[in-house]
Amino acid sequence: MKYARALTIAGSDSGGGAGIQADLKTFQELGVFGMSALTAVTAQNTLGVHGVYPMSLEALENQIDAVAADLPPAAIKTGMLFNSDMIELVARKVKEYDWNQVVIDPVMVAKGGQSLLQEEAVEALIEQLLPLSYVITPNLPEAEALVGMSVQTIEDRKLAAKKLHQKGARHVVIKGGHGKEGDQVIDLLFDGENFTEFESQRIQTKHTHGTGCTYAAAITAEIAKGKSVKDAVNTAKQFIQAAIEHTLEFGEGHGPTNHWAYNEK
Ligand SMILES: Nc1ncnc2c1ncn2[C@@H]1O[C@H](COP(=O)(O)OP(=O)(O)OP(=O)(O)O)[C@@H](O)[C@H]1O
Ligand SMILES: Cc1ncc(CO)c(N)n1
Repeated sequence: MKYARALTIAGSDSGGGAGIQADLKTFQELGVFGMSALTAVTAQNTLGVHGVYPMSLEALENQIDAVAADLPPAAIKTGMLFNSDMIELVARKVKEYDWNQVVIDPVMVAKGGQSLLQEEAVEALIEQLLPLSYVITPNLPEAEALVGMSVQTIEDRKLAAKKLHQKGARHVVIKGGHGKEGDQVIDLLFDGENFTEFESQRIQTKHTHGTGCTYAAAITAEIAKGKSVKDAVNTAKQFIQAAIEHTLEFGEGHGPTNHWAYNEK
């Protein structure tokens, strides 16, 4: 097959920089056929989230079933899952279809601070979805919420990664975008045995809307193509670095990243 297929289960960002839109653009740029199951529609731009409109459970289930029945994906990504009922449904579907290349981006809050996951749902995420993940990609605040400890230093991150692995995640990538390393951004991969650090120059910009979605989507695309997790994270790191560096300067607030940049550089 010339093109692998990947499915994103996530929310729509009307502003086009995060969510389903970021995922599909990233899949396309990395040569993977993208498919989607929407959990919620958000009214969103670079200034913030202006409204959240969840889909019904029936609508979410029907989208997943339609894709699974006719277009089975090589890899799955989850983003905004909104509430515990949706998490339970997605976990049930992952088991039903025996999907084992599942990348979970445990989206909790948007850059502007608005909640994209109800607080009561964090437990469901830990109990039901995390054990089904091939890769989980928390940022630092998400890692703190998932393991219940402060996650700042590299040593904290290593301990948090071990705890998430113990809870059932096959690979853990702790993203360093919110870290305080000064000039560097360090993402940490743990595969259950070894740690690998992916380091890059921190770019001084406010245009980082959707970095997490784009990064996890790039990991998913590479896994769909049959790459190892380590190679997938390496490519994703280069993809996101290019996307942040070659800024688009769109909007009055936190603008989107440049999904073309990786292929144009
Ligand atoms: N200023 C920056 N310069 C370079 N790389 C960055 C910067 N900010 C984030 N990154 C990279 O972007 C990716 C996403 O990291 P981050 O921790 O920002 O995720 P996130 O908080 O989930 O993003 P978002 O909530 O905006 O979707 C990581 O690979 C991280 O290293
Ligand atoms: C729909 C959606 N998903 C994820 C994020 C996190 O960046 C966002 N801002 N919007």
